[in-house]
Amino acid sequence: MSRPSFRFPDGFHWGAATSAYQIEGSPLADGAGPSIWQRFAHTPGMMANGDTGDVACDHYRRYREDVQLMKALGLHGYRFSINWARVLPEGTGRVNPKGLDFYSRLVDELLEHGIAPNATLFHWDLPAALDDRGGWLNRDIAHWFAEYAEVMFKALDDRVPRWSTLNEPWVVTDGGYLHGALAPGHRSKYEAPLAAHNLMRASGAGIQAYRAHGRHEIGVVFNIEPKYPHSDRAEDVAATRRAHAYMNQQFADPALLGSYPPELKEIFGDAWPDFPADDFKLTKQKVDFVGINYYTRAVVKHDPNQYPLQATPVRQPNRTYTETGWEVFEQGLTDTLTWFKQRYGDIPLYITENGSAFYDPPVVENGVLDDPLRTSYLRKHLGALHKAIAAGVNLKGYYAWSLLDNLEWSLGFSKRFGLYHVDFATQQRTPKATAKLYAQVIASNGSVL
Ligand SMILES: OC[C@@H]1[C@@H](O)[C@H](O)[C@@H](O)c2nc(CNc3ccccc3)cn21
Repeated sequence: MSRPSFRFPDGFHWGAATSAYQIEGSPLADGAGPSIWQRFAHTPGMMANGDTGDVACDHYRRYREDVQLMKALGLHGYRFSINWARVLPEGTGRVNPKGLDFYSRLVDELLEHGIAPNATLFHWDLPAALDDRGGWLNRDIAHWFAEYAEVMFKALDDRVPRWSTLNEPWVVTDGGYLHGALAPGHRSKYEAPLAAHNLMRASGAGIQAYRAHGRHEIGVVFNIEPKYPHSDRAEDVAATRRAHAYMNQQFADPALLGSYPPELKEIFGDAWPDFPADDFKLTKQKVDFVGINYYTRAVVKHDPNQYPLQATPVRQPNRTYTETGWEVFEQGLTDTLTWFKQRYGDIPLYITENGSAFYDPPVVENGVLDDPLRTSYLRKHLGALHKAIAAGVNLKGYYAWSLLDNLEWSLGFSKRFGLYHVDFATQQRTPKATAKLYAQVIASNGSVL
């Protein structure tokens, strides 16, 4: 029987992704201001093993070397984020030319090697100076973000074909404002909805700024984790509906529909504000694409003790789980994409992150580190993409998370997602077997799968 062909559509865009605080290092170099992650990482007890982004992958200095790694993979594009506080040390007003110059040099290096830059304006590292003024809790941040976005568009839009306003606003509010596990470490059911709403107001203002100054494409990136009921009991089905609305609709709905799902008032109760109707004229803007970050699914059951969802995930028996505790469930990727099209229409989509952290025994053969579990994850999820495309999803590209092993936020350096292994003591990069497979996938546009 002939092997099924997994050839992807002509022109499919293959990339890899990173973010500033996770790889750059040198967070305060050349006039950069501190971000909330620089502050959070230096707060005792916040980071596993006391790890920080002070050095990380030293990408701020080694970016030319890392572009060579991208070239070796044959990447079409590279998704990176901009450290807002490098460019605007106080978050607004004074521009730091050396900070802007780093991103200009990175973009030029990418273009010199035929790699399309894909820039994310905000990947969680808010300037500390803005956090001191209320950060995402201050409605003025929509204007602060638009000012920053305009600075970046004027400086780089001649060379950056694709921009995203935000990366995963849900993680910022759930981790940074509700549960406190991520920067800025707040724990408030009243703050989380306000931060969420201002994130989407800011994203809308950034898109409006792009329409005034940009010439290419702009979108927004959401993490989507499909939710499946643990049983057909009404309480589990209702809990699943709440969990889905809270993670998967809370941000896409105001951006793409100009409203919130009713479940959010049900979830937050008196902590859910009555937002001004006019705000949705700002949150809802035409986007050129949406980025979806997919890693896993959740099987959900009712749990009256779990705040605010009254829902909890159920670990599945006889399934493979990654080092971050995420079930390998590629069907969820297909389901996510078909759901997104059904709810929001035929918007061009990119998978802007997909990957897995597994422990790899340090077995290096012929200069390659074997990582069979990560390779299996990639194969399965690219197959799931192919199913979604066959089902009519307008999928334009895929970015593997991540180019390099890097700082997995408060989990530190122990969770390794990279296509390239990084020895953080020596900064040596070593390709994993998954990198070699990905390069073949790119060269054959998926046919090798
Ligand atoms: O955890 C891996 C990556 C992370 O390194 C990226 O910076 C971030 O964009 C990212 N988002 C997810 C998926 N969303 C998520 C869900 C729960 C907790 C944390 C992240 C995974 N990842």
